[in-house]
Amino acid sequence: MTAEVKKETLGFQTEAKQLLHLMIHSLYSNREIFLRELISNASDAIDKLRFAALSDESLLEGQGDFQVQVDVDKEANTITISDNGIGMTRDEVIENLGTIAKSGTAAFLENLTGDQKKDSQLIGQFGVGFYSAFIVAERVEVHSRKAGQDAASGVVWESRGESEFSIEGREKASRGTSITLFLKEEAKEFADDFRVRSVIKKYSDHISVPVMMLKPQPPQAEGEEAEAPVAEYEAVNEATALWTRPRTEISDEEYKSFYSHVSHDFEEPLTWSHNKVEGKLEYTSLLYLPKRAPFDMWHRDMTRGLKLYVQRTFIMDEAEQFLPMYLRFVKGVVDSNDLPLNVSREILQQEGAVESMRNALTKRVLDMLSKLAKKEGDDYALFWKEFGQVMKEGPAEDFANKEKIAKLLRFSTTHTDAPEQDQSLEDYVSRMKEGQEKIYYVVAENFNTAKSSPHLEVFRKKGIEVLLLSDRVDDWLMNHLQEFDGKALQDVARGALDLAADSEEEKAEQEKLQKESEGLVERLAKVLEGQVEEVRATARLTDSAACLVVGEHDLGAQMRRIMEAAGQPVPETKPILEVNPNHPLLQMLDKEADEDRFADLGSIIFDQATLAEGGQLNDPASYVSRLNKILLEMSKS
Ligand SMILES: Nc1ncnc2c1ncn2[C@@H]1O[C@H](COP(=O)(O)OP(=O)(O)OP(=O)(O)O)[C@@H](O)[C@H]1O
Repeated sequence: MTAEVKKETLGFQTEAKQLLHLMIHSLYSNREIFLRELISNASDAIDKLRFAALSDESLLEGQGDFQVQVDVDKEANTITISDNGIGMTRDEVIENLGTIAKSGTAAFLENLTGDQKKDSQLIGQFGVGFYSAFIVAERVEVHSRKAGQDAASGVVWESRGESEFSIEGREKASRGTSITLFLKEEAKEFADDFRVRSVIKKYSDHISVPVMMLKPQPPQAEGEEAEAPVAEYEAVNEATALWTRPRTEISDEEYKSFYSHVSHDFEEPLTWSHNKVEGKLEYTSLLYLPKRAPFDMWHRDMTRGLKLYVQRTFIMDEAEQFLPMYLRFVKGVVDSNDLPLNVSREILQQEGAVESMRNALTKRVLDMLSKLAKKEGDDYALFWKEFGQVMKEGPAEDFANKEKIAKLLRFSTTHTDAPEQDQSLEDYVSRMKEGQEKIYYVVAENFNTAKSSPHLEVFRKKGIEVLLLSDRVDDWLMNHLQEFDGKALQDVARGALDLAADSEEEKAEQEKLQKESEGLVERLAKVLEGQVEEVRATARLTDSAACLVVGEHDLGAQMRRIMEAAGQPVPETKPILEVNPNHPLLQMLDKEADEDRFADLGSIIFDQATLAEGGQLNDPASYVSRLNKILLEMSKS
């Protein structure tokens, strides 16, 4: 035991140190949240013990009245938050309070700007947790003892929130954790009973365990003999799990503060949906949409999923099985009456009830989103900006809800020509031209390349709208979506152009064009042999000389670039070069008798078509020297 008793000083992990520093400086203006965080942790610790006791009742040590206790001491300028939850061993204390185990911490810290306002929002998404104690405390002492272990295994962790903490053994008779904050002079308001009560009411009403404070003593009437005060505690919060209460009795404020408990998000939620389901399956769900994407949304191991309760007993955090991947940003609680209390992650994967709940909850979220999309104001735009790219994964993952998800998608289109993705497919369909059967789109590396793609020229001329796609996931999305409202989605850079809207007259003109340019096309095909699949004359261009088209079943240019960048093998296919015989450059080319010059010009036109779609040249140096040669010849003549 002596090793345990000895006081030892250890350094914080670098990330923990950085975070501590940031926390103290950026959250000062909202410092009362430390109480919410510590009570939230205490309540989580109680939930964990309640769960562990299901299989080992002895952990309760005969004391099953769970509570959090808050004591203030004005004279000593301290506030103490104690719980009779699971507690921590010495190793756990070091692990939990000295390091930050969250995935993506380093990436998060790299994102910091030094701008206090922005950083405080970021840290809010990261989750402030235990360290928020240092916003108001100059010193923090944590006394903990793990449930089921003896009093002698108690341990004290202490720190000034600078670079190190100390740890030593100290007996603790009762299980759980007690955290004492030695308040900074300017934070002494948190040693005041009245102030602390109001903060608890504000943030912790919904916590399902009672938060107890000493009952205020009635004022002594004059002349009365002062009796020794009896220490009596009373619950300050409502102490019923919020989701078990009827919707009509819960205020928006309560919903919002419960959100910060389940999500550790500093900001308010965008919206929520609270439902009690009865019948074959019985469960309650309370689902929230956050306002901002979490910093780790693109990390493989981001924390996701709902808090799972079975008959009001907490079972686990991050139960991922209740929602698909593309809805990984949804936070909340699901409380089931059908699952066994001893349910584990493995069992969840096999339970039929879970599958049905997952389907129902997915629909619930999609409905919540359609409602949000129909609502006045820019909430949906805000949602789309943060989570649009994740929603675009939906049609591939969730075939059954493809049509529903498709309605929720938003795009940039030639209708607005603006980069904001704010047009729905329904909007597009309502604007379709008479006789137009397909929904057209162009995919490019970025918005500007998409917007000025040569492929759009004929569409612009005819006033046919085209979706402008430039997110990495777009090609993938279109491959899975394939159609909307019975209308096929057509990549304008793929296959032969067939605009059903063309008139007979136009068709005849195109045929004439083809005939007249046969010789030119043949000569070009010879020059570019091995580089292109085919050369053909096109009517899709008005201003540009040429463009590249991919075969009907070949990989799109954007998908090809993404796969190449990821080091994946890409099938060898060659593009089709389509030329505009009416363009002065091609007319000049047609008249060119010098075969060498023809070859140079032909190659330049092909290379330029590659550049215009955002592609890279195979041999840029040759392109430059050919172009320079021609420029010099021009200057001589
Ligand atoms: N009162 C407590 N009793 C038992 N363990 C606790 C207590 N407070 C904190 N811990 C442990 O310390 C860990 C770190 O706490 P901290 O509040 O910093 O992060 P968190 O709760 O995991 O997440 P967040 O930062 O999002 O709040 C917790 O995960 C928990 O294991």
